[in-house]
Amino acid sequence: QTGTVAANPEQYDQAYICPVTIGSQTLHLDFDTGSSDLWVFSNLMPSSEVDGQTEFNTNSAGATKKDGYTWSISYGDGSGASGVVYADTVNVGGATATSQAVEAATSVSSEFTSDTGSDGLLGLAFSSINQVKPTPQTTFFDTVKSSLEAELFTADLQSNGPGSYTFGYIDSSKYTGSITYTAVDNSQGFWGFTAGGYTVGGGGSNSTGTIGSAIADTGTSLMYLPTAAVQSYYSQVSGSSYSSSQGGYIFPCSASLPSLTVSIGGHGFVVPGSNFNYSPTGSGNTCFGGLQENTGIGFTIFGDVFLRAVYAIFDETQGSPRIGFAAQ
Ligand SMILES: Cc1cc(CN)n(C)n1
Repeated sequence: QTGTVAANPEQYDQAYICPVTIGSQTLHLDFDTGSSDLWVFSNLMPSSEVDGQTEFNTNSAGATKKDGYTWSISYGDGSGASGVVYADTVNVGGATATSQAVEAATSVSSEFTSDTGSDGLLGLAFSSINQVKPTPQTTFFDTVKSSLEAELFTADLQSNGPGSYTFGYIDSSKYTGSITYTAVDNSQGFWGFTAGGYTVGGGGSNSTGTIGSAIADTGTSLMYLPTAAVQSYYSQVSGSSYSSSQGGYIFPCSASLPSLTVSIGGHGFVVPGSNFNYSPTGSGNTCFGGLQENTGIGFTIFGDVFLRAVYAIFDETQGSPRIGFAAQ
């Protein structure tokens, strides 16, 4: 089987939300290659924590409670959720898992309550970091992958308009040129890979260092690189500065933003300058940069700002996982 589902950006491309059918309900979930739990708003939550989201009905006929199973998760941005576990049929664009662990929230943090466009998350990292106790559950991809035409999924994220995820096949209309594959280190449960040198702006190679280990994370909005690369980038953005009040680099919204070329698997991938204007700060006609330092996080994240510039293939067809990137 295969699946194809639209990936709809929230405001400022903050996250990408996809329709998922669970039993007879359709919920809109944030697909996240940086985590491994499929969790949903549910009827078990206090109404004070729900602001229009669709709630998974744990009393529906097809939902089977997994007694004694619980989960609790926290994300890099400080948000979190917790609850209990059911099994139900989950269909993503035609790819169907007949018995998928559906983690029904009993409580969510305020970040999720106020994210009115999302009814929960669908994790696409490795099942080794699933947070269900006493027994970790498989991700949707792990549950269905043996039944897919090919054991892979792809992400085509667009700015300000629908992109798509596919399961089981590569859509050759979504990219140009060839796909460059590189090995994945999933020892931390992520789609980890090694990135090489970088060049700011089109003019020749002005990179002085290499980026190193990184993860591909569709659930993270921005691109977080080592300080040296970030400082090198903003040195080319007139009027830019680090704002402690905003918590990152900002610049005049009218600033001209250079592209950033990153070498992966020996191929240079160009992130256009426009990708680095993330959102207005709300003061002084300054804008918040889509490229920020990884110092607060501890590792480098190629989030949506990067992934919008490429077609990404998350591939387990070779036995060992690999990730592919192609220009689009
Ligand atoms: C909810 C959520 C997901 C992620 C990335 N994996 N973050 C940072 N926050």
